Amino acid sequence: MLEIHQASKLFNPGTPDEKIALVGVNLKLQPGDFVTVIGSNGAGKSTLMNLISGVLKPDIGEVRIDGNDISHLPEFQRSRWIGRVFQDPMAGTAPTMTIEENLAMAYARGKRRGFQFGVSSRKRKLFQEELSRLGIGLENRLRAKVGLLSGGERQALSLLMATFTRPQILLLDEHTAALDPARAELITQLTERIVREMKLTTLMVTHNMEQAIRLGNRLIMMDKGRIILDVNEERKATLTIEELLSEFEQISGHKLADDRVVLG
Ligand SMILES: Nc1ncnc2c1ncn2[C@@H]1O[C@H](COP(=O)(O)OP(=O)(O)OP(=O)(O)O)[C@@H](O)[C@H]1O
Repeated sequence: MLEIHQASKLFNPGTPDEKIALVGVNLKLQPGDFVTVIGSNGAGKSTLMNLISGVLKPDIGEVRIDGNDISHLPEFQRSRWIGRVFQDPMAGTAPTMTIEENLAMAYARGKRRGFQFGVSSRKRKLFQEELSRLGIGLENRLRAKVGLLSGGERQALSLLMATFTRPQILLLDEHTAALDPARAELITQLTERIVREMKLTTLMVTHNMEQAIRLGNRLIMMDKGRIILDVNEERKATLTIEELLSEFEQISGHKLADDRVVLG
């Protein structure tokens, strides 16, 4: 499955703006792992996601999927294995295209050349079935422009699009953070269900400590470019937010400085 081996990333090296983003990070995910990722501001969480998805390349180190080194493959070539949902509901979908056109695009991802982008009636039926599983009525709005959907609806669609082709890895980048609490909870529930039903290997960055503990089977904590704590399922089952924060403080030597932290 996913393996990150000794990955380091420095921005603006040798300049006054030099920033250490990742330092010798090692991470190995087992198939079906659902790992939540927390950390202080600038800890390297987004950089880690960007390294996996191919937005960034490590200075040194490797990213492997199923044993293959993909560190130097561009983002578009990794998209057949990797699905990603961003914080911004605008980021994952094309607003001027309809729901079915967006789904056709997601469906075509990773398919062989010559695949038709068009929406046949067979595909439309498939899209309707998939959309109805979200339970928010989008199956009746296939020809609506995505730009007209609410933030929550767009995130639900982004989630469906990111998981349509059963990616090897699903990256969730604070994907509920921009939503109001009710919509965030809906997307969280959909996420849990999709990840469980499809047995997706998932990495989810969150600022919500309660969510970080409740979701998934493993939790990692980052600080200053390093993974400083890796909590397994057994420990996570009884972990409290207070214990998590105090553990952070003990290991890092400072309080969790996360200006967007939500305690739950
Ligand atoms: N494109 C970039 N150019 C320069 N520095 C960058 C860039 N991207 C990230 N950094 C720096 O690298 C470090 C890690 O940033 P990163 O965004 O990965 O952290 P993060 O854990 O996602 O933080 P946050 O929770 O605040 O979003 C920070 O010091 C950040 O300022």
